Amino acid sequence: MTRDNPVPPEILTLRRSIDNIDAALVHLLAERFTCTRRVGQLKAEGGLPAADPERDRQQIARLTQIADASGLDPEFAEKFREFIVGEVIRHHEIIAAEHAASGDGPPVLDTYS
Ligand SMILES: C=C(O[C@@H]1C=C(C(=O)O)C=C[C@H]1O)C(=O)O
Repeated sequence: MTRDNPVPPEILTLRRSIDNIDAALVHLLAERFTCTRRVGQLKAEGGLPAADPERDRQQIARLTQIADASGLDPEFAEKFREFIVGEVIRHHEIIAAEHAASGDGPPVLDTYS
């Protein structure tokens, strides 16, 4: 803003709340990725695929209702979920590759032995 157009005080007040909300979102995402990384490790140990479409369908239905009820655009909510889950799947694929390379993975069915 310029000297002739100072930032209105209410914007400054709102920005303090926005900063708090952004910090909470970062903390929540960090906690969420800690949980999903552990899911990835358990999936790798159990030979389960990274993606779980049925779980995705359940989450989409649940979060669409929550978005509707809370005044958040459901289409935005789904784009946000897809963005996060896409990163989770990327983590899971890395974890699975590292697990396979470590030799600790479940025995690979060798159809030629
Ligand atoms: C975390 C999991 O793996 C994937 C990621 C999900 C998520 O981030 O919510 C949900 C389902 C899976 O596509 C899971 O299967 O629970």
